[in-house]
Amino acid sequence: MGRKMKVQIFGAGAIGCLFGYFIQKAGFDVVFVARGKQLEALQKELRITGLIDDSISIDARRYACKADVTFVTVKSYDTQTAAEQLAGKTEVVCTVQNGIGNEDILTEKVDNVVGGVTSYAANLVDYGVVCYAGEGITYLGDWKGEGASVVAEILKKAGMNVEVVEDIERKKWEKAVINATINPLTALLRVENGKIVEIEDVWNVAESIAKECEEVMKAMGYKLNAVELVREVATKTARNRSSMLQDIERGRRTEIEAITGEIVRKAKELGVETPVNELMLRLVRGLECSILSS
Ligand SMILES: NC(=O)C1=CN([C@@H]2O[C@H](COP(=O)(O)OP(=O)(O)OC[C@H]3O[C@@H](n4cnc5c(N)ncnc54)[C@H](O)[C@@H]3O)[C@@H](O)[C@H]2O)C=CC1
Ligand SMILES: CC(C)(CO)C(=O)C(=O)O
Repeated sequence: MGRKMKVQIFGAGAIGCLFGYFIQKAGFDVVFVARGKQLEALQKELRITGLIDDSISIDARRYACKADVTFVTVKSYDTQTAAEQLAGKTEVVCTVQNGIGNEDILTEKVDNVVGGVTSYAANLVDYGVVCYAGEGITYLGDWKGEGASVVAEILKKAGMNVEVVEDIERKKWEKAVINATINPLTALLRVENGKIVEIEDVWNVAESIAKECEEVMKAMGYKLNAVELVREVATKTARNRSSMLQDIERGRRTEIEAITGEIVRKAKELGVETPVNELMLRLVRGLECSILSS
C-alpha cells in the first residue's frame, strides 16, 4: 500500500484508547470513534497514565469513517451497532473484545474479520484519561477472509506484543472460561480476583464453574485444564477488580450474556449440563436488574 494506512478505533474507551495511542505513536493515521462526554474529552486530548505518562492530540469523531483496518473495542452488547456502522467502511475489522459471538456479528457486515484476545489491561479513570494498567499480549487469527497478518504488523510496529495463532476460536473460549469463572463471582461478592482462590468456599464454587466449562470445551473438541488455568489467572491478577465488578460498581450493564450466557447456550446445544453456570447467569442478571433499576 503506497499511501499511509488508516486505522480506526471503534469504541474509544479504555482498551481502544490504549491500542489507538500505541498505533498513533508509531506513525499511523488513527481515527477514534467515541460518544458523549468521552468524545468531548477526546476532542481536547487523550491522556495516558499508569505505566506511561503522556498526552496526545487525536482525531476523535462520533461516527465511523472509511478505514483500512478497524479495531472494534465496544462492550459486546454494542457490537451489533458497531457492525452496522462499519458496513462498507473498512477493509478489515479486528475485535479484541472479551466474550463469544462478536466475530460472528461482524462477519455479517464486513468481509475480512480478525478474531482477537488481549491480556493488555486499561481502565478509564476519567473522560479522556486512560490508565495503562498492565502490559500483555494479543493473540490474533483470521475468522473470515484474511487480515490477521496485516493487523499483527500494525501492532508490532506499535511496539505491542502480538502473536498470530492457528486456532483463535480456542483462545476465545479459553478466555471466556476464565471470565465465566472469575467475573461473576467477583461481581456478586464484590471482591478482588485473588479472593476467589483465597476463600475456600468461594474456590469450591469456582472449581465447579470451571469444571462445567471444561466439559463444554471437551464437547467442542478442546482439551483444557480449566481449574488450573483459572487458579493461575486469579493468582496473577489477585489485586485486580474484574471488569464485571467494575461495571457493577459503576451501575453499568455487564458482559454476562456474551460470557456465561454463551457458555450455557453452547452447553445446551451440545447436551452438557451446566447448572452452576446457569445459576451465575441468573444471579448476575438479577444483580444487573437491581442496579440498573435503582
Ligand atoms: N479494559 C481492558 O483492560 C480490557 C477490555 N477487554 C474487552 O474490550 C472491550 C471493551 O472494554 P473497555 O475498553 O474496558 O470498555 P469501555 O466501556 O471503557 O469502552 C467501550 C467504549 O465504546 C464506546 N461505544 C460504545 N458504542 C459506541 C458507539 N456506537 N459509538 C461510539 N462509541 C461507542 C463506549 O461509550 C465506551 O467509551 C470489552 O469487550 C472488554 O471485555 C479485553 C481485555 C482487556
Ligand atoms: C482476566 C480478568 C478476569 C482479569 O481481571 C479479566 O479479563 C476481566 O476482568 O474481565
